[in-house]
Amino acid sequence: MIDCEGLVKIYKTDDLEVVALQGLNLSVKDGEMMAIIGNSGSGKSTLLNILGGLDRPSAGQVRVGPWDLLKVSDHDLVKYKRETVGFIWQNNARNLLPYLSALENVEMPMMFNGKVDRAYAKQLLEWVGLKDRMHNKLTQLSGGEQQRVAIAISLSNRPKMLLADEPTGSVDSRTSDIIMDIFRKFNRELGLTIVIVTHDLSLAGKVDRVVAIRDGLTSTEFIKRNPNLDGAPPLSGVGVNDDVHEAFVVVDRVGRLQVPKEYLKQLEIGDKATMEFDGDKIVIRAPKSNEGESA
Ligand SMILES: Nc1ncnc2c1ncn2[C@@H]1O[C@H](COP(=O)(O)OP(=O)(O)OP(=O)(O)O)[C@@H](O)[C@H]1O
Repeated sequence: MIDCEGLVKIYKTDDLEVVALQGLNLSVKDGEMMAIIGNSGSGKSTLLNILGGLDRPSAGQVRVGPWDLLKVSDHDLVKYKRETVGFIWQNNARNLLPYLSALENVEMPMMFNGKVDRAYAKQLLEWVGLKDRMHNKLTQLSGGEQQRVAIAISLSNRPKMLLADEPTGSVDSRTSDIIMDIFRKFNRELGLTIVIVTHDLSLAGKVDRVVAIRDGLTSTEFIKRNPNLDGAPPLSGVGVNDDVHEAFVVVDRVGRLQVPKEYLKQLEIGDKATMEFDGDKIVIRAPKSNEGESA
């Protein structure tokens, strides 16, 4: 479904260039539900905005289904956004119309697309658990319920892919669980491909695969040992739970991999290291000359 190779995004301001993505590789299969994690500023939102057609890549390859997002015309990009992508943000309430009912809010984008399908709008609200609240005005719904309306809206144009940027960022943990269960239902029953960007490691147990981004590059992948096991225990500490996920370092197509900065720091490795292959493993060490320096 998604194939990014060597994806680069450079933001240029008057006197500054920020390289937000530095040649990122990422593949997401059709029907996969995965999360992208990373520290603030690592490039997660930039990636999601490019995948959603809200921002243009600077270089590299980025394909979603049959669409080439580097080459697509502005006119076709509008079509892409309408037909392929559903988007959810942390604060969706700002995009909802408070004086309309939940149902009217879901029908609004359908109206812009020229065809209101009331039965489907009701079905969506039922799927997100708001069957009994669909005629309530938005102001009468809680923040978590409004977020569920936003999820229904994001699916109103029957997209193939759902992109969610911190979808549980402003709700409590119970609502966060409800939202993740709704995503899982849509993923299983509609075959929707779902990409979730988050800081929140506790979401990781609820997805099949977690890709960590560091400095605009994919660095590590965590793949669920048993994809049928949802609701795994929350992740402890800063790491992803080893019982639930197996961790892999990402090796790109030309054989490059990213060594975590903490490891390099601990071994006092600067811009060079030695590498040895001893038959069944590869050992990376600080160069011998470093030993003299630190002695
Ligand atoms: N419109 C912009 N103009 C200039 N620089 C930008 C712009 N958008 C993002 N950046 C920079 O690009 C880098 C990546 O930002 P991005 O928002 O993608 O990170 P993030 O991982 O989503 O962070 P957060 O978790 O804080 O939202 C940052 O250094 C950011 O300052």
